[in-house]
Amino acid sequence: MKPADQKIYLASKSPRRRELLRHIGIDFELLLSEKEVDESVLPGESPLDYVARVTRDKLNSAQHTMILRQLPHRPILSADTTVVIDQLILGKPADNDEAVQMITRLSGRTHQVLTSIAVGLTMGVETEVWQVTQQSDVSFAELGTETIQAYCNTLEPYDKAGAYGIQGLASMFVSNIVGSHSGIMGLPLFETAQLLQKAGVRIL
Ligand SMILES: Cc1cn([C@H]2C[C@H](O)[C@@H](COP(=O)(O)OP(=O)(O)OP(=O)(O)O)O2)c(=O)[nH]c1=O
Repeated sequence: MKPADQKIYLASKSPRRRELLRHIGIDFELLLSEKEVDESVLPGESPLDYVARVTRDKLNSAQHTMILRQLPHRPILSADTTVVIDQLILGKPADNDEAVQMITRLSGRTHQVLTSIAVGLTMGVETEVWQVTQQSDVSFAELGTETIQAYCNTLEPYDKAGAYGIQGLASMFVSNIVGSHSGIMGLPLFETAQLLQKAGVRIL
């Protein structure tokens, strides 16, 4: 594989997104904004609208930082991942109790993982944005309370939407997936490559 001939900015502090982006040979630099995006759900907002809006806010915030710091203009990639079950949006658990509640809810059932990605390209005063939201269905086996507690006593749930990581110990809870493994981990690579190519980034 030839390396991409154009560097991009990755507007994400997620180590998984970094690792995944490397899989498709993208040359990138991290662009972290000083200002955290407000990830609270607005009243009446659907999960799809929520994940798309937060992704757009992350992109806007990174664009603002690029302009403010007078950095060279490059395509910027942002993403947001959320887990949805019973119409509820599960973000990152705040503590052990919340992690246990989340995994208990997921046990023995199928839930959705939504990952929205956005690529923005600023040229002069114009910014073009390409965005897509990828959905996967993930089925968990029935889990005993001891297993749930033991899992929540590890560090794995705490920086992840829905309190689990499919790339780690929780892989043994997942009986089936329909969708994108990389999407569940936080960056759907098929869709990411498509958007980056639309923004003029050469990948192969
Ligand atoms: C469901 C699931 C989520 N996750 C992670 C991916 C994301 O890092 C995290 C969801 O949180 P996000 O808010 O999407 O991302 P983040 O806060 O980690 O990073 P940033 O906002 O700076 O881009 O959950 C996994 O690693 N494995 C999984 O199986």
